[in-house]
Amino acid sequence: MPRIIDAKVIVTCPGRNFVTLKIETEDGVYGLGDATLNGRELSVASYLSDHVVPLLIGRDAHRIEDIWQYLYKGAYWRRGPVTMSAIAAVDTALWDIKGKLAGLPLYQLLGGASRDGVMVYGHANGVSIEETVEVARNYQQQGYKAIRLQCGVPGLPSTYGVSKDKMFYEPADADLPTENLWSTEKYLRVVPELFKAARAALGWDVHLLHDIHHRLTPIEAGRLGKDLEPYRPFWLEDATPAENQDAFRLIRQHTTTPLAVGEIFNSIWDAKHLIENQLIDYIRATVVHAGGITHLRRIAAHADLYQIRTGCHGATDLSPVCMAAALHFDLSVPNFGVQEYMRHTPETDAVFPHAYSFERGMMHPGEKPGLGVELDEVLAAQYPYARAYLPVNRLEDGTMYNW
Ligand SMILES: O=C(O)C(=O)C[C@H](O)[C@H](O)CO
Ligand SMILES: [Mg+2]
Repeated sequence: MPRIIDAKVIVTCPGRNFVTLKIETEDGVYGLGDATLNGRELSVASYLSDHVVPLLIGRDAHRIEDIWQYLYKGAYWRRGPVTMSAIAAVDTALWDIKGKLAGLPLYQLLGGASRDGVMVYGHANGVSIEETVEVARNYQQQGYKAIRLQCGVPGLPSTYGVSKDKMFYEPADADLPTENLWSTEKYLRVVPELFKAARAALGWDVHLLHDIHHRLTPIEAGRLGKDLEPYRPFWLEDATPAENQDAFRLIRQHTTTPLAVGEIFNSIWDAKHLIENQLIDYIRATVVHAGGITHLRRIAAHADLYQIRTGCHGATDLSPVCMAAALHFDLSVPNFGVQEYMRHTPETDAVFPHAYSFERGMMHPGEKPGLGVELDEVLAAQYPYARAYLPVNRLEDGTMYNW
């Protein structure tokens, strides 16, 4: 059996922080798993190195399911982003090892390809509607078949999803959290105008998406969904905070615009009610924050029973290790919908050389055994951890709000 002889946590900051678990077996094969939790990175690094690594030494790396159950049930304290990101890192690294030992790319172990490639969506953003549409046109020219639109809100100095750099959006932007201002009224005025202008400029042969980022009440989201119906959005994401899963019922009662949710979900229990009641159309849970490939497959299989498709989170704070794992999952899962793709910076790509590729709006994980991602540890060591937080949000009267 491939006995685990070592595991270590590597924290590196090639432009942003990443936490990676590397598991080594006695026959010299190693696997990588992403454990990055934006703004709370070191908590997962500690969970892994202080509490999980000692439990791995001597185990059979082939027993992925048993190790998953051991870490989940054995901790007694279940779920939550820190625990589930740590379990995900172990799970991903073990799948990487299994693929390398089999000499097969991971997607082959997951049942083989269900499609030729993975449709991804890129992020078009700008301070104004005009700028956003211009950037979207550029994405369309690069062959993107799906584009997320986010624009500045007149009267608000900054907002979620709008950055100076059009390819490498990084939300964790400061040593301490920056404070943003929010006005629902101003926002609700601009988004339908953005979609109207985008359809006029880009036509109908491209999917258009939008992320509300948890900022509306259910009835406000219902209104926005209805206002956007003429422009046929692919989805509205994170319309309202999802702790109360029934909130989505109210949105559904008012609009046929498809709903996506789940980038902050950690387990099937966060999504169960939404799925079984068909309150959403796309589930955004992804490998690193939802318990790894093993658990994400379980969520997707449950969603498939209700014709709900996947739409994995893929922001820049998910490392190339997670991106590769997501692409193997996407290529194989029957109920795939779309994959988010935000390009990493050249510094990040140099630290994590990878086999996955992008061509005309489609991605493929490549044919290297396992995940097809490496970690250049010498280069990684040149980028020490740098504290960075996600912003916070306040209403114009100073009330703390959802970011
Ligand atoms: O990519 C998205 O849809 C996001 O909402 C990005 C998140 O804000 C980001 O990953 C938080 O770390
Ligand atoms: Mg989002």
